Amino acid sequence: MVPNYNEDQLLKHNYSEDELRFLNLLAEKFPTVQAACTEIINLESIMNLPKGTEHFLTDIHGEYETFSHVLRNASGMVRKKIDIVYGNTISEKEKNQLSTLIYYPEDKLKLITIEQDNLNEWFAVTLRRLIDVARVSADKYTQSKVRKAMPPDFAYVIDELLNEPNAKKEKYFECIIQSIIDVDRANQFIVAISKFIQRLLIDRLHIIGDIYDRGPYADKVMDVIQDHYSVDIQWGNHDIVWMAAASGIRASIAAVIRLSARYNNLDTLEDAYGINLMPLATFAMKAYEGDPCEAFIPKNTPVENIGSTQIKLTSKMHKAIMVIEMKLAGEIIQRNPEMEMDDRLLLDKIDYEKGTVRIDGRELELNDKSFPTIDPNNPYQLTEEERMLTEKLQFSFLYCDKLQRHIKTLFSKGGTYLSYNSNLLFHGCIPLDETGNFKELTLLGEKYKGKALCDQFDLISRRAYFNREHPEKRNKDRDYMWYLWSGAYSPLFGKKKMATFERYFLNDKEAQREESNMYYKLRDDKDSCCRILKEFGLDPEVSHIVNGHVPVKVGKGESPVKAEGKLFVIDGGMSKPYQKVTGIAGYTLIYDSYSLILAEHTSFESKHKAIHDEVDIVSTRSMIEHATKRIRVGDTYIGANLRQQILDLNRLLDAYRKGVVKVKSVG
Ligand SMILES: O=P(O)(O)OC[C@H]1O[C@](O)(COP(=O)(O)O)[C@@H](O)[C@@H]1O
Ligand SMILES: [Mn+2]
Repeated sequence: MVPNYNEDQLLKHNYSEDELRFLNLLAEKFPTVQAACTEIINLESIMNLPKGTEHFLTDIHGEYETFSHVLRNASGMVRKKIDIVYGNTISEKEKNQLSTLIYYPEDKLKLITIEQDNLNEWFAVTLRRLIDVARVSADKYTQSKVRKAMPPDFAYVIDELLNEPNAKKEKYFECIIQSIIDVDRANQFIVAISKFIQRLLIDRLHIIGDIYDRGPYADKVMDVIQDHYSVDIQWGNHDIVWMAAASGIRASIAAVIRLSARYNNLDTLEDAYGINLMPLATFAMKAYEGDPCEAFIPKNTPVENIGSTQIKLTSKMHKAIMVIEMKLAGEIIQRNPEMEMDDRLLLDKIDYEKGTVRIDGRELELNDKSFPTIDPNNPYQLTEEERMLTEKLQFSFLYCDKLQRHIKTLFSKGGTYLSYNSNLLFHGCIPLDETGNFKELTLLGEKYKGKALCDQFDLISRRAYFNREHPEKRNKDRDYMWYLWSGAYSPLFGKKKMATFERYFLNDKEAQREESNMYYKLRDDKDSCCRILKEFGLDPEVSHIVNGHVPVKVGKGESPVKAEGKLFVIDGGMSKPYQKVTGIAGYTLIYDSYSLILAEHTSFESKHKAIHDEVDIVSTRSMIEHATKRIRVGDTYIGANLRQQILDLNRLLDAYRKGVVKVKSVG
């Protein structure tokens, strides 16, 4: 039977129900033809603006002060803008003071206000200079975007002052500046405009993993990331282990505590996160009484501190938690044979009488032969005390508010990888097999490789975390989240084994060797990188891969640029213990509207020196790639979204014209 439509219905018949619902919703926001047209014109104009500047950082490893400094000086871009504005017209000394003021406005102002003789005169000059630097920093963005970045208290004034100066406006500018000084708001203005400049110079921050471990203040780094206006994170193995710990996975909790003890950073857990380590301390003192735990003295302990009570206690806690970790990891490996991690089951390969271990057919002597909590007949069994201790720790991790907030940030702003503006970002690798093909893994009964494998690991981790209070529901998810820390085919790790046991208990270098995944051989090869880019839906002609994880041995002549410029490894050693490997103190990859630039940083001494002596990190910039024409927002990932919005608005206009969607009356 032919349905009996009236004219209205016939017109609507060309639209699906979903589409009509969507267009009516859109009409709520753009209720008239004029409103929709205005938005289209705005979006078109944004598409033609130069793209925002992206900064890529990696392997922060708790180095809060360096991280914070690099954000404040925008990896050297603040100084570059000052040079552009002033050239040789002001002295180096004045430039140093101005840049330090922009980096640390509150602290620097405290010093200057004490030292400066004629403060009002200094304010008048400085306010002008800050406005000049803000103006060049803002010049490529739309007014609306700049306004959104403005500190609300001074938005109107800054907006006025950012206008190009000319003879007519000169008097007006002078009046505004003078009145800021007269009403005693110069300090607040300086702080506000300095932060505004910092923000303008980093439009988007990408962190390619490993925020946690080794350094002392990962929690402070996370505070910054949590409140950042525009950041994404690609999880590193040192992040997922904390995420797994916060999901209550006991083997990961033990790993996190072990790593903190290894670098003498138990304070991060105790003071910053409020996790009570007293039960571990009491247990370790008793179980390892009389054991010097020499192999467990924290790294970088000055010789004179080795005998101190604190170091003795930390060493015992370190050994106690290491043994617990081995037992708990052993349980996971045994119940998941498909993980193929049997070579990490070493507690049953130890001859407890002789003090040796059998690895790869070789009998090796242990340099620590005391295992008071291990039953040789049942080496993976926790003692009753160990079991109770791990339960207490699990509770503390699960219900630590601050840690949970930080971990939620890693979930909401992060993932296993990200493709963004023609760049594919991931921390470690895309697992490959021996022949160089994508390695296929069976996860929860299904086979995955390449992009699908990364997606699946991402999903598994999210499920494990969000079911953390009901672990019984999703045991396998929890096991595979643990696997991401050190499993051979974890994209976040990418080595055949993590030789943790061997690094503590053996001196044999061969046994300690960790073989990298095939990816690390093929990352030098352009075709292999192009294949990976294609797998993730990116155009290999114009796209790049950005990785962290493996420190670049710059001192030995290694280049961070691989595969004829298709891949960048930007772990330059922000982590202090790794600076002797790299010879520098980190990289920032900067992607502005003209080019890809690699900034190589020298070591950062301290915030105190930066403020008092105006010592900046020296960043040597080198151009990696220069675009033939300036890159516009329209050419980017955001541009693709805007284009879609323009299409949607055109569909709305069409529907308005046909009368299918009624123009809403505007009051
Ligand atoms: O230097 P440490 O503390 O012994 O750590 C070495 C361990 O760290 C790892 O390199 C993993 O950490 P990264 O992700 O920072 O490389 C392991 O492969 C290795 O066993
Ligand atoms: Mn790593």
